[in-house]
Amino acid sequence: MPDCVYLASQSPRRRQLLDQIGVRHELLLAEPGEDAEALEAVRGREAPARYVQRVTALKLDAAVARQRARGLPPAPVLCADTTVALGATILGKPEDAEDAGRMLAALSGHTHRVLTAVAVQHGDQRLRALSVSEVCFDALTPAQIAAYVASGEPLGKAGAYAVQGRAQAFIRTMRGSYTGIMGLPLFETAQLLRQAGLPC
Ligand SMILES: Cc1cn([C@H]2C[C@H](O)[C@@H](COP(=O)(O)OP(=O)(O)OP(=O)(O)O)O2)c(=O)[nH]c1=O
Repeated sequence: MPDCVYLASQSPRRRQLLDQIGVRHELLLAEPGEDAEALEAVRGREAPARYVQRVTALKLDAAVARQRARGLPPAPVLCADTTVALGATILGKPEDAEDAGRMLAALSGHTHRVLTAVAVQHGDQRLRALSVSEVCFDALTPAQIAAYVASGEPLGKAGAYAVQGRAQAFIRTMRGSYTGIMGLPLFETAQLLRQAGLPC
């Protein structure tokens, strides 16, 4: 029975969340030359749920190939991807401060969805889950947006905000999974890891 999982993610939130449920993990990160961002390109008018699950599958394919290429032990491999959807529009991680400001202006005063897909490879078996949450943002003033962007928090976060950070002050209501919004839905993740034979 495996007692450890490979986490193929550079997101500090995902590490922290796995720690929170006591899952032992080792990082399985891309080589410096590997272009991880290229996996996240959106294809035309792809629906957000389809997009986030496709990207997660690509991340997992790359991680499993890395595990084999490095001759690592056959422990389960875990990947996830988070995206924000405003209607049919996909908002990934902002490219820069200006892009972050545009995303926050678009989210202001509206309800959006946060989708996180999780996938685990265990031998030949691939286990998958999708968490979908709804977040309603207050109407933000340009000054609030500018101050939040200047804090640096939006960078590296889908939709340019962090539920676990200062953005809590903008959120009127939330429905779904707090940890899913943060990047790794712990209920669904624990279910998948149990199916893969891990104690959690
Ligand atoms: C909406 C939201 C996202 N996020 C983060 C979680 C993810 O790190 C990031 C979404 O980008 P992802 O592409 O899902 O993940 P990543 O590039 O950070 O890491 P990797 O692909 O290596 O696994 O946004 C928050 O931290 N809080 C939030 O409230």
